Amino acid sequence: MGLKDYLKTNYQRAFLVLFLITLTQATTTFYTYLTSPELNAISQRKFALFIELIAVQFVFGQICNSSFNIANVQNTKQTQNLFHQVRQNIAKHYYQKPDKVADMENHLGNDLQMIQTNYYDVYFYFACDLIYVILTIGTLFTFHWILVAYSLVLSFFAIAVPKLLEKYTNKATKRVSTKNAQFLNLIENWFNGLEELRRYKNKSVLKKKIGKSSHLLEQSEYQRDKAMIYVEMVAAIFDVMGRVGVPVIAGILFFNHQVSLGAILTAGYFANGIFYSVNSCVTKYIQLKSTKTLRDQLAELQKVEAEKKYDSIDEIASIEVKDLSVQYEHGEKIAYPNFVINRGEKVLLVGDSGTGKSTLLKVLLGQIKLSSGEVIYKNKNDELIHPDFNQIGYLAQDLTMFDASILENITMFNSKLNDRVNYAIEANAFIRDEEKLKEGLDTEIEVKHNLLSGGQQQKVVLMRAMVHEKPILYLDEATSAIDQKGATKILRNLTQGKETLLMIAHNLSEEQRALFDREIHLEGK
Ligand SMILES: Nc1ncnc2c1ncn2[C@@H]1O[C@H](COP(=O)(O)OP(=O)(O)OP(=O)(O)O)[C@@H](O)[C@H]1O
Repeated sequence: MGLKDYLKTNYQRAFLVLFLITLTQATTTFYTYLTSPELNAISQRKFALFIELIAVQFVFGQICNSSFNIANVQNTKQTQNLFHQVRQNIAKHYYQKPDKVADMENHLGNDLQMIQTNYYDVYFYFACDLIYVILTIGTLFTFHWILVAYSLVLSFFAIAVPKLLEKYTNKATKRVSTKNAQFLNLIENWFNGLEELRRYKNKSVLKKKIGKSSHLLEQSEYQRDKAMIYVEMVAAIFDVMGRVGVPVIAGILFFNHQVSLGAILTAGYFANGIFYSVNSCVTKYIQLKSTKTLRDQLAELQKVEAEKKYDSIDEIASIEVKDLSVQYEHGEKIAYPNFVINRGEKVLLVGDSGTGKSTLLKVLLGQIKLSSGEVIYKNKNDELIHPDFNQIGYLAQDLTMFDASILENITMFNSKLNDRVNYAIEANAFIRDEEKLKEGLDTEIEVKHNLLSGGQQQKVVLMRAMVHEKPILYLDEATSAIDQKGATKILRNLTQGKETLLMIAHNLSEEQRALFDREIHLEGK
């Protein structure tokens, strides 16, 4: 993420901003330059000429004001357009590669804000200052080359020395972002368990954890500001040398009859302008560079991976698990028996708690790395295939519902599937639930208000899988909160369909178990 992206957002607008900045600084330079002939006109008692020069100065002052304000507005428009694009790209990235919500919030909020204030806003003023320095040094030529040479030498030092400190400030900025992300993660983790903390009266633990992380964030902000101030102090030394030096040299040249009286004053103005701008350019340059790590990180996040080519899940004829074992980072190794599930089979996966049933479904979906063995998907010709696991129907224990109507939650916003919903309602014993809802299927669910009970939510998610006619379903305790009668009806429907079914369930009745073709038992160690 950088200047190139800014330009690419809208080339015409970017060049308009650059043109307006140049116009602003050219008129400012000319405005200041006029002070010299004005002073000469006064010393030569040419009053009419003096008034004419003042009038010209007035007009240029107005042009400078207007062009600067227009440039500023256009620059904001350009930056906001760019950020709109960046937000969309980052959201797309997290859609492809889901990760912690707090990290995404940090990138979309804090990091973008930081890049706006410390990069794009700064770039605008950096360009203003840089153009001003170039134009002013050029104008000093009209007085005497020695003034230019002196300004250039000092400008060189003002730029070169603080550049050496760049690494130091870059690191400090990155530290602020890391601490901020850690702080947000900590808040998310601890506030997710707020109910439990209240239940066990753990207020002080929460306070201590948040306090500690907040203190680290505060320290990193302080260190970053300190690093910036040191850089500014170094740049300021050259600033003072320049401001004082140029009028002194102009004075010497005047006494040697090499410049006019007006030139001493105007060169003084220019010296102030140049060194103020060089100082400000250097500080801004460091500020710009300090965002590099962060900008690179956001650029990386915006890279949308090329869509991989997968085989259709309709082709899956068998799923085989061979010599499989999984090892969580801080857990025991889970070993699985070998088995094959053929297309259309209805398999019940059972075993005591913690034997690895949910883990197995995640492995089959490619969400967890294997420690050993393999999971083999084959087509009807017994050839290896690579299906798109995202397309497999999967009902995890944590159900995902959206703030939308029940109908939209079933069809996942695809109105073409509305025709299939009535059948799914009947098959999933949802008729009586629907009757109880004021607006039936059009009732809006607000996830955080738990409008639907646990069992009703399971039915909605089962209906979702059914209307989408998924050929393979992995269900993780998908009927655990539904009453026995309803669950039996649902299981009967599920086991009579033609899809391949692998379902984890505890406490099924004999009648319910008998609906499946067979069972796979996990024994644990
Ligand atoms: N993300 C994880 N990190 C570390 N260990 C994990 C993780 N998820 C599961 N485990 C461990 O792996 C083992 C198997 O867990 P899993 O949830 O697959 O069992 P399960 O048979 O589905 O249990 P249950 O019937 O209680 O849902 C457990 O010991 C669990 O603590």
